[in-house]
Amino acid sequence: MDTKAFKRSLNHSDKYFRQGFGHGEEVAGQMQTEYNSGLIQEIRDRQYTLTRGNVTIKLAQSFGFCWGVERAVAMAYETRQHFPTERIWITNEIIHNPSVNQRLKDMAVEFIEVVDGEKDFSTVGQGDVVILPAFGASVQEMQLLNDKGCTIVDTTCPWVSKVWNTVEKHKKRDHTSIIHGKYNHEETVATSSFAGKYLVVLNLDQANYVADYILNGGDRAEFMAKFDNACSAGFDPDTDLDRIGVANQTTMLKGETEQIGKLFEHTILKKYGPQALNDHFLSFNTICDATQERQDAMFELVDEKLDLMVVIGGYNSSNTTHLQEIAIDRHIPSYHIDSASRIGPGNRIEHKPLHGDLTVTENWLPDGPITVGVTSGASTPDRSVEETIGHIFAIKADMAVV
Ligand SMILES: C/C(=C\COP(=O)(O)OP(=O)(O)O)CO
Ligand code: SF4
Repeated sequence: MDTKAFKRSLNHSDKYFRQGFGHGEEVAGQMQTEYNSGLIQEIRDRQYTLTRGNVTIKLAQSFGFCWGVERAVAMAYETRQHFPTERIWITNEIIHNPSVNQRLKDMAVEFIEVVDGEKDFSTVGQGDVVILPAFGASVQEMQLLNDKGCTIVDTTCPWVSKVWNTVEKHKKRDHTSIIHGKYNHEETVATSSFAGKYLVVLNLDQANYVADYILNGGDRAEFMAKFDNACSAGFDPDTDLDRIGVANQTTMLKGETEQIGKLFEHTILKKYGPQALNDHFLSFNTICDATQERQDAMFELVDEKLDLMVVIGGYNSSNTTHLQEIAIDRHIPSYHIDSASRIGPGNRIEHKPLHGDLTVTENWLPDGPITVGVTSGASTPDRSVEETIGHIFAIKADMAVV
C-alpha cells in the first residue's frame, strides 16, 4: 500500500477532519471546569512548593497535560458538540487516563470492542463518526474507516505525525526503521504501519543485541524469537539491517532514545566507515518537547531532599511509567497511582510498582515532618493531582491529632 498517497487523498476528503469545529472557546471552559485545579495553580505560583502542617509538597516544574493531550481531548469534546445525534466511536483510549476516557464514555462516545484480540469494526456504520486518538491509528484502520464512508476526526498529535513522516523517509530511501518503543503500544502500532521494513527495540539492552548482530552476526533463530511481533512481515536480520534509520515512540525515556541513536550510528560507522555512513544510516530527532520537559523536571525534583514520591498517571501510560523509573533509579520510595481514589481509607495506598501488580501498602506516609515529591504524566488532569495532595494533607492532619 502506498501509505503516503493514501494519507494525501485522505487529507482531501470532506469527511476527514484534523481540527476542531469552531466550538473551541466553549470546550476550553468545559475542560477548565472538569480538569483544572485552583490549588495546583496556587502551588505553581508559589515556586512549586506548598507546606501545610508537617507536610511539604514539592511539585515538578513541568507535569500534567501536554499540548497534544489538551488538543486531542478538546477535539473529542468538540466532535460531540458538532455531531450531537450521530453515533460516535473512538478506536482506542483517547489518551492513557482512566478518568478522561470515562468522561468520553459518559458523553456516549463508544469504544471499538476488541474480540479475541482483534478490533471489531463491524458495528461501525456508514454515517458514524470515528475519532482517532492522540496516538493516531494504523493506516489500515484509517483505510477501513474511509472505505466504510465514516466521518473521521483525527486527533493524532502532530508530534506523533512527525515520527510517521520520519519512517516514511526511511522507507523512501530503502532503510529499515529501528523504532525505540513498545511494539504493542498504540502509537508504535500506528508508526510501524507507515514504515516499510521495521524492527521495534524496547530498550538499550535490545538495541545492544541488535548492534552486535549487525557487527558480528549471530543466531538468526534466536534473533527472530526475540523480536517476534516486533518486526515487519518477512524481516530478515541478515539482510535488512544494512541500511537503518532510527525513530522513536514519542514518550520513551529521552536519554535512552539518544543513547540508542548514538549506538546505531557508531555501529554503522564501525561496519561501513565514515565515507559510507550517510548511505547506511539516517537519524532525525523525534523526541517530543513535552516528554523532554517532564523528564528534565523530574531529574531536577529527585535532586531535592524527598522522603517519598507520588507519580500520578494511567498504569498503561508510557510517559508516566518513565517518570516513575527516574525516581526508582534514585532509590526514592515511589508510588505510582492512576487516580487519587487509590489513597485511603486511612494511611493506605493501592499503587503499581514498576513491572509489578497492584499492591496495597499500609502506613505509607511516615510520622513527623515529611517532604513529598509529586509529578504526573502528560495525560493526567491537574484535578487528579489536586485530589492526591488533598488526601496526603488530610492523612497527615489526622495523624497529628491522634
Ligand atoms: C498521547 C500520547 C501521550 C500522552 O500520554 P499518554 O499517557 O496518554 O500516552 P503514553 O505515554 O504514550 O502511554 C502519545 O504521545
Ligand atoms: S507527549 Fe508529546 S507526542 Fe505525546 S501527545 Fe503530548 S505533545 Fe504529543
